[in-house]
Amino acid sequence: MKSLLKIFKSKIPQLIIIFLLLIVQAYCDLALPSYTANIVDIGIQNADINYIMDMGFLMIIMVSVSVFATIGISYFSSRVSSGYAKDLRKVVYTKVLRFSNHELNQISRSSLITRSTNDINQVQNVLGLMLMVLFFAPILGIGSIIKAFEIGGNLSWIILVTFLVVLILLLIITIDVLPYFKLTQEIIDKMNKTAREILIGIPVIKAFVRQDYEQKKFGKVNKDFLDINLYVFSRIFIMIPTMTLFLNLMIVMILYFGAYDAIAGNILTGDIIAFIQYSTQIVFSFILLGGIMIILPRFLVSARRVAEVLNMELSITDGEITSVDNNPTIEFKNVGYSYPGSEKETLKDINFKLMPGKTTAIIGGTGSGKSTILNLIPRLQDVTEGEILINDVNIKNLNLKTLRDRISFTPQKAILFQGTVKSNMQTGKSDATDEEIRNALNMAQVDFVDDIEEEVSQGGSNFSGGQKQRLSIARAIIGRHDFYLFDDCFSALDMNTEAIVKNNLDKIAKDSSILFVSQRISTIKDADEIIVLDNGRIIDKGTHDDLIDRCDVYSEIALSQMEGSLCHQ
Ligand SMILES: Nc1ncnc2c1ncn2[C@@H]1O[C@H](COP(=O)(O)OP(=O)(O)OP(=O)(O)O)[C@@H](O)[C@H]1O
Repeated sequence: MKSLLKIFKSKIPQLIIIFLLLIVQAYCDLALPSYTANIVDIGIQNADINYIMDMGFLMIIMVSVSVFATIGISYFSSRVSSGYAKDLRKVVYTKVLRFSNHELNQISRSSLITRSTNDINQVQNVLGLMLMVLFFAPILGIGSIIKAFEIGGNLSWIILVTFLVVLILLLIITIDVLPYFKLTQEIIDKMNKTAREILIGIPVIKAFVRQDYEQKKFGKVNKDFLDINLYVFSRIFIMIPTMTLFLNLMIVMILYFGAYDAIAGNILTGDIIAFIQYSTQIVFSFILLGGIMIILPRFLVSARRVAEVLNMELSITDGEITSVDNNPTIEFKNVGYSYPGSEKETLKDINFKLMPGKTTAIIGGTGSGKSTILNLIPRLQDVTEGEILINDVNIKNLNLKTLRDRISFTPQKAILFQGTVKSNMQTGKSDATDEEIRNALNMAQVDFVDDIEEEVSQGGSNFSGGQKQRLSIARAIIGRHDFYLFDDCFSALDMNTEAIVKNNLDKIAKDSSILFVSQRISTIKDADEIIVLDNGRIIDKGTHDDLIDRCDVYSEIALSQMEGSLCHQ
């Protein structure tokens, strides 16, 4: 929670203004019943119209000041709460961008969406209410108690009884609904997760005619959410008429017992009216506080969930070294890797070196660990055994920006961002000129884009899989890097296009290291070194011809893909 309070610091000046306005508002509200009493007991009693007019005028001023104070309080409260939510979203977003796959898996992606939207909204809404009520209710309540006890000594027990009843009622409701707030947020997580899965899987759901099944799956989570909300809100809404009932009973009791006191000459009629007004304000302030007591746990649940994101320890931390010599090498030394929570060693004893001007390729069966090797280089995840060195410096000691600036990484799944072709190309090189963009598009054989300002929909959904691959290759080659890593991203290119793209790549990256991951022999056969991976272990290394001759796994893959004559080219 400390992390949340730290962000709140900048709001303290506005908080002071709210506090001052609340005092003004409470002062005015506390003064009004005394004026009413004076009008009744002095003005009407003495038939003094001027006195009544003076009091009335004072009351108008007090009400006006109170109204302006209330407007000010609402304005500043919403400014503080929405400003705080904006700051919170920014900090959460910045933190999430530093997450590795490990953290992303720990707090699921759908939960992160709920936390940065719904949970922060809860914090904003409740904070806004709290700012208006948390200081105001005690000031008004305590002030009214003092005033009420001053004027209606004998009747004060009625306030005490009503207060106790209201308190017990509030406690019962709060204790009853408390456990459901955490559950509500968890169900929203689940609903996001289910909706996300369904939306991504729409084509498969339709193709397999699974609409009914998926509808039922979503319907169940939706129903759970409805049930919890119905339960919580029915309890909260029971509170309002019940409180009103007790408030009215209190007024009846004050009038009943007050009438006896007035006849006995112990209290004036105006004071009974003022006493009723103060008692109403006391109960009203407790109802306000009670309301906050009920929604506070919801605020705390959401705040804790947001704080969890902010306090999450990053598994990948920055190193201090900010420079790397030119023409660097990357060396894997006895590298091993196991995914968090998995007992299986995904990679074991991986040793190889990427050299400037050389092309290396990794081939292996599905799930053999090819992508995992690539992810280790830009430190999307860290080795669990051994080390990766850039020019003999462990990459963990390098500043992340320094390391990642040296690398061009194209993941297996082509990812494009909403915007234009140009803005997507500038993700690869922020200051890329139109000329450079067109050049990169040509090199990657992007012949389907006429204008670099052409729109790219969210996730690149207005391009085909193969088109997205070409665009992501263009993005990878637009900037100059020491290492080009391609994770099976040539798979949708036909042989001819692939050959042209690779030829272009050789030209622009002649002094760099290129690493291809592929299942296709045609993509890797010209590499200077081919690494054959099987079940997370390197089983052989060499050129295409070497491996064809001596490596059974490699030659089997090659034979299954190529004609015999092509294998020995
Ligand atoms: N996030 C993860 N958590 C746990 N295990 C994982 C995770 N990602 C991958 N794995 C496991 O690690 C192994 C290697 O996966 P990886 O994606 O590196 O294989 P690959 O050789 O690139 O496969 P493909 O050719 O299908 O892309 C697989 O057995 C997979 O089940």
